Amino acid sequence: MSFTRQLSEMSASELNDAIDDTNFPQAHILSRGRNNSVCSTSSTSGTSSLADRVVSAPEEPLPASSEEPAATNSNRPRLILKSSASIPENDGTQPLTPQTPRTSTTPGHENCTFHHDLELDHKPPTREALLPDMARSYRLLLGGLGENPDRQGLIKTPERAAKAMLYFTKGYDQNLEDVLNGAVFDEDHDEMVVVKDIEMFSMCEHHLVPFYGKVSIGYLPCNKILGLSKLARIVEIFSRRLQVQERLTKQIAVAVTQAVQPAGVAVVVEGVHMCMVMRGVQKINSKTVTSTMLGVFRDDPKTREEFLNLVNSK
Ligand SMILES: Nc1nc2c(ncn2[C@@H]2O[C@H](COP(=O)(O)OP(=O)(O)OP(=O)(O)O)[C@@H](O)[C@H]2O)c(=O)[nH]1
Ligand SMILES: [Zn+2]
Repeated sequence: MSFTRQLSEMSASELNDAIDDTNFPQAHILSRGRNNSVCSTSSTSGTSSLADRVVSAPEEPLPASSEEPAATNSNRPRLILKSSASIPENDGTQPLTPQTPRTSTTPGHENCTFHHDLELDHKPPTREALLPDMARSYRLLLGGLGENPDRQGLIKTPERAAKAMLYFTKGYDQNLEDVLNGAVFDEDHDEMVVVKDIEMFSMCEHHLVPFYGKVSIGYLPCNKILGLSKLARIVEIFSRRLQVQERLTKQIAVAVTQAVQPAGVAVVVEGVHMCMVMRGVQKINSKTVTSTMLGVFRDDPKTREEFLNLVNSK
C-alpha cells in the first residue's frame, strides 16, 4: 500500500485529531545538528501513516538538559513519530506517479478516481460527473432567490456556478504523491527553508463563501529537501476544499512532514474570511492568523523566533 494511500485513508477529523498532539521524535532517538536542530538517526525506511506511527510516550524520563524544551514536559498525551518514515525509495519497480485512472481500494469506492482522502461521501466516479446534479441545485437556488433561471443572463449560470465550485474544491481531486511528482531531493542541508506569502484561496465550510490570504511555510531539513514549488502546491491541495483555517494550517504542516521528514515544520496562515467581511459581524479589516509548529519549531523558541522573524520581515 502506498504512503499516499495511507495518508489519504485518514479522514479530515482523524487527521485533525492526530496532529493535535503530534510531536517529533524524542531526544533519545535524535542527534543534534545545527544549533538546536534535530534529525532522527533512525535508518528505518518504508511506508507509514500518521495512524500507525502513533506510539506511547517512553516510560523513561528524558535526559535533563538546560535546553530541554518546556513542551516535552507536557502531561498531555502525545503522538510520537516512531521513525523517519519516508516515502518509499523508488527502486525502479514502482512508478513515482500512480497510473491513471487512479482507483481506491476502499470498499464502495473502487471506481473512484478522485477524493483520495475520502473526506467526502460520494458516488460518481469522476468529479465532472457531479456537474449535472450541482447545476440542478444552483438552478433551484436561483429560483429560491425569486430569480427567473431562464432569463438570458442566468441561463448558463447553474452550470457555470457548478464548474466554479468544482474548481474551488479541486483539492479533493489531488493527492500528495502526485503533487510532489518525485521532487524530493537528498541534500546535506540543515538550514531553515522558508517560503513565505504563498497566496491562498479557500472556502469557508460554514458559509460556503471564500476566505483568502497567505501562507508561510518553514522547515528544517534532515537530509531531504523539497522542490520549492511543491510547498505552494501543497497549499493548493488543502486550500481548494471546504475548510476551516485551523485545519488547513495543520494539514499543510503534516503534508510537509510526510514529504521530507524534517526536524520540524512551521506554518503560519493569515486569512480574511468573507463570512466576517460581507455579512455577520462585518469586520472588514480583521485578519485571522493561525499557526502550526511541529518538532523543533515547537520545542525550540530560538528556531521558532528565527522563522517568525523571516516571515515578518518585509
Ligand atoms: N474557527 C473557525 N471558525 C470559522 C472559520 N470560518 C468561519 N468560522 C466561524 O464559524 C462560525 C459559525 O457560527 P454560527 O453562529 O453557527 O453561524 P453564524 O450565525 O453565521 O455566525 P456569525 O458569522 O457570527 O454571524 C462563525 O463564528 C464564523 O466566524 C474558520 O476557518 N475557523
Ligand atoms: Zn464562514
